[in-house]
Amino acid sequence: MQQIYPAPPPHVYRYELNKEFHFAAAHYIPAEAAGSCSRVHGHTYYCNVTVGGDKLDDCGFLVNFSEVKKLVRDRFDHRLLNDDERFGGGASELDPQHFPTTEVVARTVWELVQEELDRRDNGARCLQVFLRETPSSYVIYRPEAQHG
Ligand SMILES: Nc1nc2c(c(=O)[nH]1)N=C([C@H](O)[C@H](O)COP(=O)(O)OP(=O)(O)OP(=O)(O)O)CN2
Ligand SMILES: [Zn+2]
Repeated sequence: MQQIYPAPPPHVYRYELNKEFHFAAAHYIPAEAAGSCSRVHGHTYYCNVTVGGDKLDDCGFLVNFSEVKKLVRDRFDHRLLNDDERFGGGASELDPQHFPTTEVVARTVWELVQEELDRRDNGARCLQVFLRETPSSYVIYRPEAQHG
């Protein structure tokens, strides 16, 4: 799916990279109030990850596009998201902050990408994750501004 994504908040990084990819996954929301979403069902998620930075690596990359994609797809594609430890690993007593809703999946993609960027030394930062769950529903996750 090709689409125009909302811009991240204004920033002063010289480079801004965007990587789009998709993955197919099943999930359920373990709350009665979620109605039919509490039953196992699947989506093709469309994701756009935005990374900013000033310093390129030895390949001339801010971060390799394909590594961003692999990081998320290899973990979630053709899986039941609820089985992933980030979403409680199938535990029965769960905190809604870890239910695999679009909001939480978007935040989790941000966490995975930022953790990988933090292992590198060029100071790149994940500025935004756009995650489309259905043709009519998507979430944008943006980290809090860094101070100091
Ligand atoms: N804030 C959220 N609301 C809902 C979520 C969610 O993750 N965050 N998830 C669901 C369901 O899991 C469902 O997959 C998506 O719901 P919805 O957009 O209602 O799906 P439809 O395709 O049926 O939408 P229509 O536009 O009404 O056809 C529900 N809510
Ligand atoms: Zn769903």
